[in-house]
Amino acid sequence: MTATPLLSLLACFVAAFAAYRLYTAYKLRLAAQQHGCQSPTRYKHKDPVFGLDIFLRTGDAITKNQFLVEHQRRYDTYGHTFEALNFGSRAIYSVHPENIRAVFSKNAADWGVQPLRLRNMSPFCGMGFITTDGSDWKLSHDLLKPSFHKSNISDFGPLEEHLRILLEQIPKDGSKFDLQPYILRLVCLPNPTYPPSALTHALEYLDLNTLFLFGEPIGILSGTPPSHAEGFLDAFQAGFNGCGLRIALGPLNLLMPKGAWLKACDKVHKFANVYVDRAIKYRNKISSLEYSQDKTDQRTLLFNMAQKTDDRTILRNQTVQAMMASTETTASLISHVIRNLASNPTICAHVRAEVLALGDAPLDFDQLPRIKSLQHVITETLRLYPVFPQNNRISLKDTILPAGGGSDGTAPVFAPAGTLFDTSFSTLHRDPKIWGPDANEFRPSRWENDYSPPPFTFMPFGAGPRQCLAQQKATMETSYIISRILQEFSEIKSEDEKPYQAQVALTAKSAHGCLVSLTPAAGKIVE
Ligand code: HEM
Repeated sequence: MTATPLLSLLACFVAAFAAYRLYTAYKLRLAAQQHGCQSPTRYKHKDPVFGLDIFLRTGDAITKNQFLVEHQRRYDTYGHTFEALNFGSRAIYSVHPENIRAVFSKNAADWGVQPLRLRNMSPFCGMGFITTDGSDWKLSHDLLKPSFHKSNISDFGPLEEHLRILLEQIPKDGSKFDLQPYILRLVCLPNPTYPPSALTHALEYLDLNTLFLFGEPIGILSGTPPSHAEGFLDAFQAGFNGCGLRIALGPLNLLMPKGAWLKACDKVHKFANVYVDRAIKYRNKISSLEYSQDKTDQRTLLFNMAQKTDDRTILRNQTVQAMMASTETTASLISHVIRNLASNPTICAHVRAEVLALGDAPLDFDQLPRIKSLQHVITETLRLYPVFPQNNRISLKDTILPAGGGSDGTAPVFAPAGTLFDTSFSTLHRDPKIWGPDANEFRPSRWENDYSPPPFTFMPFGAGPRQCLAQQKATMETSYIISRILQEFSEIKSEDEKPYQAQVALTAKSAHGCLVSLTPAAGKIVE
């Protein structure tokens, strides 16, 4: 292209952008008149046109494990609600509970994720509960929901089997080691970048995840992974990371090469299709009369979905998205709980005493919630270290946020279609106005006497229609694993001398792991 057409194209782009900005400003003024809306405090950009400075600052904070600190700093500077530019469009950042209520619950239909996610993630995981809104989202939600029924998630047998492998592998001579990679391997898809020692049995851990998703452990029973699983872990991670990067880069992702990413997506599809085809075959073999959630081979997420559809693409997309939702989520929670117990010996001893008081009988689904001190530790961990520390939505139509406008932040704020709403659960969960002067302290006793915080101030599993379907599964598995570790070890000692830092990708985990040393209890299996 020669210089003149290029300049004309640029001029057209600038003119269109200026017109868009004028139109938005006009709509904002009109709404202010009609609904008493006012603008929130403005972020002081160095780049007042596209706001690329905030994008670069965020990127820098992520690489330095300072993402959560950076967000906290912005809210400390600008207050609970402020507006900023997101690649030239308007974004509203807010941790005001009334705004969170409006976006995630009361006016949830006005807000969505599809414009943010579908185009950027589609080659990896297509349309599903993570990438769509409205009736497409509802279809996915209804397909998935039955799999999280109590009858599907209350058998701890497979978890115990895998936990025993973990207990056999970890050092038990009181030496310092990082427990986090072991936990990540236990309950989720392991990341191929973890240390080789933690990956020796990667496919064993994949077993536990695939057991819930596909109904088939791949690798551990046969000892050798089937050929379709080869290279899958790397492909899954590359595909998943590619989605995150494309979303983070916004319109700039058009400059990103796609070849390797698309190849990784293809590998993941081939892997998932093997299980999808099996589920469809099995579904066709049994009559609906024989279908029962109590039968082990019919209890899986994929088989449950195959009861309702035999569309291969739908089944594959939902399965890949379920794998994404379960990657590093429960594991991050367990690892943070152990870190907190290790750094608080008195609390740890108290929880251990309550666990041991239950005796030697196997722990079951109804008994675990009754270990109150453990539940308080888990809840307090989710408050201070939310697995998803940040979330966002985009307005699908012109709508109003109830708070954050004007000099005192109490006026409503107009959010025209296309406004990004971004919130930080980690900031919300540490707000001294909500949690008191010790908001930053780990104090599980704050949850005693069935304490319940004000609505929309505690959001570890989200809220409203898109709230996590696996909340019970995740908290029960965490309760089980922690209780078993406390049965097996009389002391969990923290060996971490550095202050906590969160490593944030989609989820947050401890940047320097979970450094502990363990003292085995007398007469236990790990001896
Ligand atoms: C401690 C572990 C977990 C935490 C803290 C967590 C948190 C969340 C949050 C915050 C959301 C809402 C997302 C949004 O509003 O945009 C969500 C949704 C969801 N999570 Fe989880 N999650 C966890 C584990 C899991 C696991 C293991 C699965 C298993 C597949 C899972 C499946 C889902 C599903 C299906 C949804 C979407 C529900 C819908 O849109 O209908 N989660 N989760």
